[in-house]
Amino acid sequence: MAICSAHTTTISLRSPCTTTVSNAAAGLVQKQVIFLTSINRRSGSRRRGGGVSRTLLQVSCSADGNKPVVIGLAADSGCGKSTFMRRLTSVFGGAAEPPRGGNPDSNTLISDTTTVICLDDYHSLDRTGRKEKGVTALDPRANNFDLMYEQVKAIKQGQAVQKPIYNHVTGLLDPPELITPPKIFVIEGLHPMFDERVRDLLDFSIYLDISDEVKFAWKIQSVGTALKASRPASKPGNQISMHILIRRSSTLTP
Ligand SMILES: Nc1ncnc2c1ncn2[C@@H]1O[C@H](COP(=O)(O)OP(=O)(O)OP(=O)(O)O)[C@@H](O)[C@H]1O
Ligand SMILES: O=C(CO)[C@H](O)[C@H](O)COP(=O)(O)O
Repeated sequence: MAICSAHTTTISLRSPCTTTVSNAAAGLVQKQVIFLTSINRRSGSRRRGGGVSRTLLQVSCSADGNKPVVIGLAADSGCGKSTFMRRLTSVFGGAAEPPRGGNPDSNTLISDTTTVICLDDYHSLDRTGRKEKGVTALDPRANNFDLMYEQVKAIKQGQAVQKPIYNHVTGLLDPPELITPPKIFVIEGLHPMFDERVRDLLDFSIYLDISDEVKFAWKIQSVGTALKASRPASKPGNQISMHILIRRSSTLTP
């Protein structure tokens, strides 16, 4: 059994509080990792006794043993998976970067604790192949779920794998890259939950449920940003909120 919770709480620095996350109600004994980050905010006037308050984001993950925790992040193309993962990995610790010295078109991000792989790398058909067969990348027939399952299972068991790379620049499948087991392993893409065998390996599942209206706005914005690459586009910030469904999985045996 694995449990994940994430919440924010605003505290005054003058009266710090301790938040305890307990799973006692569920009657579980587990190892638990708690990640904390803080954002300083100025609240009210200093003269009126206001000052700096701190918003703590607490993310608590637990699973059994020393095996990597496996998180599945699903969303349609352009729905903010990469953006969300960059923010989440920074909460988990350290900036996420592509593998050093590897393929410059790698889709993988690695930070101190976390490795994020993109499930586009398990496309079984390249761009031309999909065109010839008349299927999109969303079609299960365009994806190699057997290999996805074998490799996610191997990582979870602490074994390194040679994962293929789908090159979004060329539309071809590139030679594989080495992925070693991290503390937290994230698989993000169109179908982390489609195949039952892969789904059963997930400790936590996240679905970014983005309305069509927002999705199209982001897509237009990202295409516009790419077109204006020579002129930095202004970031819209976080005005648009994401509706995130976090499902608790019970796939690990206690
Ligand atoms: N929370 C957000 N608020 C505003 N814009 C966002 C947010 N999340 C993502 N975007 C914008 O939406 C666009 C797509 O985001 P992103 O590249 O993270 O999606 P993706 O799901 O990883 O895409 P793909 O499937 O094509 O790899 C980008 O322009 C990004 O800046
Ligand atoms: O992002 C995607 C899915 O997550 C792409 O739609 C899919 O991988 C095909 O890529 P491309 O259009 O570069 O051939």
